Amino acid sequence: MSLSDPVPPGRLPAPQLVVRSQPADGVADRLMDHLPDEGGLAWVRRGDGHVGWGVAARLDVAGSNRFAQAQSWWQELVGHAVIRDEVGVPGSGLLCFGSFGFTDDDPSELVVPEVIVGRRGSTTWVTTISPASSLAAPPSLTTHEPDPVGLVAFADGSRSGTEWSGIVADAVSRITTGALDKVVLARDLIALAEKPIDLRWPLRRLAAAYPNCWTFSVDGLIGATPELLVRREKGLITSRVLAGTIRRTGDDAHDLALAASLARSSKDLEEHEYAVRSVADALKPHCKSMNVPETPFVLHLPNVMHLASDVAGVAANGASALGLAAALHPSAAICGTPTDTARDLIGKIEGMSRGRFSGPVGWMDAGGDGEWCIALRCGQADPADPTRMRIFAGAGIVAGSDPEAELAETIAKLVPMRDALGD
Ligand SMILES: C=C(O[C@H]1C=CC=C(C(=O)O)[C@@H]1O)C(=O)O
Repeated sequence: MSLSDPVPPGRLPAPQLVVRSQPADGVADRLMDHLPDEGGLAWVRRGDGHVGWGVAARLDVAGSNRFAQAQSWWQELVGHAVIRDEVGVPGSGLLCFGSFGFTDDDPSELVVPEVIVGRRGSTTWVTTISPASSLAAPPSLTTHEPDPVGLVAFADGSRSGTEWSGIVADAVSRITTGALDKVVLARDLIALAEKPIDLRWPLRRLAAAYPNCWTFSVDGLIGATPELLVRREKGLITSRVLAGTIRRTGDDAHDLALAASLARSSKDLEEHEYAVRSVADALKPHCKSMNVPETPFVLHLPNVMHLASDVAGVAANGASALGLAAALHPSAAICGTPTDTARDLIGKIEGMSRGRFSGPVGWMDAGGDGEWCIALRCGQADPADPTRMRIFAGAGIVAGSDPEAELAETIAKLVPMRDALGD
């Protein structure tokens, strides 16, 4: 799919927008400090990124052609927009935030905010986006303090830990019989807060504790993910593939020894290889040349370490960042190998709806450049009860998996959201 593909029938109309990006002083060190109490959008890594609020345009979409529909809607919106970008860096000008469901049936959306505040290195800017009929002036930038969420309790979600281990054991026996090579199984917990959860509270803590992750907020889905599904920037395509995990202990010397054992673990290397292969195969048709590392490195995060491979390529066609994300989803880092068998097995035995967890989350600009990560280490606010949030974690299961060790791995992967909510 590219920006020049025809618009499929059934697309939703996109409004005509006027967009202006201007350099701005007074942007806070923490972009998220500008977020208002509701409806904030965020994409921040190492202090750079953009936050937005208000809704200038929005697409809600589901179904097997959701990526194509979203692409067409965006293409039409871009085609009608009048854009004056006085900043000219990735992220300035017109952009949308988006989040896609793991399955075809889960809800997906693109949101174009009314205001975006951005930073890239020493460049800071504000973008205003308004209907052609009512031009908006740049807002005066204010900062806000989030409200603490009070005490938080965590309860089993769709399955208890013991039940989930049983599901993993079932998956291992299916893998052993040769039905499939790998499946990624997830579980959820329910966070119950004393007060309504001000999403800026966990967001700020995630960004501070996990600066090397992408901290995001899109329509009630918040998290800090370490996995870049795809970035397209000026003809360069990159992806950070993660699979294979070990918990950190907090003792640096011990963690270094654990990192070395992770790098040698045949179970984790196998799990990782499936994920790298799925990404390389999906990107190949879109790249003129590609670099796929032969050996992963160990990515150190505060709670876990992962086997990681940075895949890079030169774009061979006009496929947008979203088009590439569509080609990559669901990668074997969150689904399995073979893809269809793993996806069917997840639907059959996982016992919960993932919603937008493990789907692509990110942003895209008017030229189709952008970043889409995999929504991991995240939580979904409950629209019916603001004191509740579902938090998620999964683990890649291969023939050598031990159900208890996989359960422990999910516990470690839940730490960022638990800590951010104040556990
Ligand atoms: C499915 C998750 O992690 C994926 C990404 C990195 C490592 C993974 C693993 O080692 O199993 C998973 O493939 C999750 O964090 O919920």
